[in-house]
Amino acid sequence: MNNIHFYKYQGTGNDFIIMDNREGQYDWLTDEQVNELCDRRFGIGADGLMLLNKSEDYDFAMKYYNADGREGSMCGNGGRCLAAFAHKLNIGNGQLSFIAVDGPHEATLDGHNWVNLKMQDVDFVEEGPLYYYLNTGSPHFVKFVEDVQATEVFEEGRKIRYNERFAAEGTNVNFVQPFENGIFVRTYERGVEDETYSCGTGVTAAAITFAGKEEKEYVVPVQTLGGQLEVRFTKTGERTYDNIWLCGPATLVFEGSLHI
Ligand SMILES: N[C@H](CCC[C@H](N)C(=O)O)C(=O)O
Repeated sequence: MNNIHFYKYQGTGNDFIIMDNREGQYDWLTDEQVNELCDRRFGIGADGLMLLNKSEDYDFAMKYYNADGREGSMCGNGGRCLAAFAHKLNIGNGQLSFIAVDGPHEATLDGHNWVNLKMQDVDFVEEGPLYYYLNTGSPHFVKFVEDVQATEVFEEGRKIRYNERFAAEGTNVNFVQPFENGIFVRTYERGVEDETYSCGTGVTAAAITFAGKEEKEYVVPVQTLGGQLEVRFTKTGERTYDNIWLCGPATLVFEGSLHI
């Protein structure tokens, strides 16, 4: 039996189990155990699990697993939650730098539970007749729809995720509708294989495709099922974007211990 002390965080309803692994005390965790811990009936329940690891060159290193137990690509809401957790551990001084699977990130904490997270630059956006496809740390298919509330996100998202092009590697699928002065985004997440309440890298991808032609700075308010986020970025060329920030709440829900 191994003892686990965990923290449960959520960022706009995208929820995560987090463990402080700076001493490597959870290095024994298997993919199967991650999957069981993330199960909403037999486990703690979460969309993903993260380890806060030690890093030589950064304040910490982020290791992210999807709920299916497999190591995922970058997770935007997860990154924001992990930054909030690092702050709780007195790492950094409201300013953090960390390394994730897609490269280095900076994060700043604003007030009690607001985290701004810098994402990797985007240097290409594939544009099809009815879709966009881009990588914001994770791969995202983006489709604008007329009524996002009425969209069958699970069925429609699943069809795209398992189509001929994406079946092997998978993709996340975002359905987007212009909303107030920004967008409303609903996401089918690979690795969870279901709709989640919010997906940070997906919201970032959707906001980028919503930008106009003009090369300038954009601020896009985003509504998700789990709350509001904001994406800021600079469009630097026809398909290139930098200084991308994903901003929103990240909250500790509870902590606990268990034996597995
Ligand atoms: N929920 C995450 C995305 C996780 C990425 C994962 N679904 C994958 O592509 O492996 C986010 O907030 O960005």
